[in-house]
Amino acid sequence: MEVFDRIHLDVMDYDVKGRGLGKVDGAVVFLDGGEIGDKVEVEILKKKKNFYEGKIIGYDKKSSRRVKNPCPYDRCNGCAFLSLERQSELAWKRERVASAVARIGGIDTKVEEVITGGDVFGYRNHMQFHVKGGKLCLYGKEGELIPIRRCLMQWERGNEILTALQGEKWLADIQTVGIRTTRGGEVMVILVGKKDMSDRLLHDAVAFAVEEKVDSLYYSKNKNPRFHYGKTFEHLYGKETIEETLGQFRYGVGAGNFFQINPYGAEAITREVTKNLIGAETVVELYSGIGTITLAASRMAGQVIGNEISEISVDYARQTAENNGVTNVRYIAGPAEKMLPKIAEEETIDGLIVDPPRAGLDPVVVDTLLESKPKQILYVSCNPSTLARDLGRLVAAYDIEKIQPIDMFPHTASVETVVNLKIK
Ligand SMILES: C[S@@+](CC[C@H](N)C(=O)[O-])C[C@H]1O[C@@H](n2cnc3c(N)ncnc32)[C@H](O)[C@@H]1O
Repeated sequence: MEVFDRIHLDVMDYDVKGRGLGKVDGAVVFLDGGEIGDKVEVEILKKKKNFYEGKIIGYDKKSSRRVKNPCPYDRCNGCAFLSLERQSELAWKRERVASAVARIGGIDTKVEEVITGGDVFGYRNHMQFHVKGGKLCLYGKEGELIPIRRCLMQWERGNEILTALQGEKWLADIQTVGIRTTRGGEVMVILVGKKDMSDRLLHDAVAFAVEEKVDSLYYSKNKNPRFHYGKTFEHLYGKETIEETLGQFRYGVGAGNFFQINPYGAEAITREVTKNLIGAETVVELYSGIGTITLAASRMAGQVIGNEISEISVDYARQTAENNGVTNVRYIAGPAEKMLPKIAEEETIDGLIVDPPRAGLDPVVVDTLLESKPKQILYVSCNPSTLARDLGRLVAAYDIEKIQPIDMFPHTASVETVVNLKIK
């Protein structure tokens, strides 16, 4: 088969981004969309050694799993699963975890039904929009910019500001606009431009913020197109931070802070961890970020030691613990692979929580765990493949008690998992 050939195939599965997959002559064809159960006509765009890439040009039969896409921006590349019934989305997410655990980890065990944290629309509290011709846009399926007046995934207060900003003339020198919201209805706007801010722009932006009751306004100068924001943030108007609560703890969210994008999902993960955490004297959390799980675990342990590579996140976590009157947590900045062996030498670790980035656990971390053998490990993962790889090693010393997938980002292909492991 060659490029530009047209073929008919069945969509059988999704790739990790939620795009359809089919097969021809035993080779996989990566598609630009489609739902499992669709019968489609495809034009081959690329031919590689072991696979093809194709574009759907017609439907011979549409899948019975399809629902009407509630989003008017069907070319937007933001959400993979808007035309798929929720049940099928959740079933696919569970199967994604189960097949990774079986295939990569070589483990035959039960995976629980996927749970969700809260609303499946309007859950995002932070979005960035690219500005083109004064219009705030998101990227389309072919890299084009699509003006958006309202995003179904963003909280309503954010959408009000998004709509109000559309077409404002003073946005001419702005390249990106960040909108952050809280469940209490506060909103922060972060304007990003390549140059220092002019007095004129400052004047117009502040006038907008006053008019639209924006709680906090920032400017960030950024010349690097790889990042949404620059390294520094200039506070222009209103409060310096907006306030969010996760569980029983309050967080001040600043322009440059990392903060969980779906607080309902973050609470669901934290609940799953604390529900399964056996009360202990010393709990260590590796990859602790801004300390959302660490703080919740502090209620169940004599002391909690959080370890995180980012000094900024560690400073923020320390400040948040202090603001919330939590005195039994301490944070150690540095790479987990260097810090865990030191912590394990100094402390008897009863319980260990890990929430690593997509790459999963460093092999040194796994080696140290297999040697120091904490009684319990709670593994929070955002990548089923690396989770499965690490579980494949940890089962040498641990039994898997529970694998709980959590739908942190409904309508996207991503799935979080919390695994409870107990020493054999
Ligand atoms: C999935 S996030 C964890 C978020 C965290 N649960 C929170 O509430 O903020 C992964 C974290 O691992 C950190 N990280 C990445 N590499 C690391 C390493 N080698 N050692 C320690 N932390 C690391 C990242 O900076 C990030 O904060």
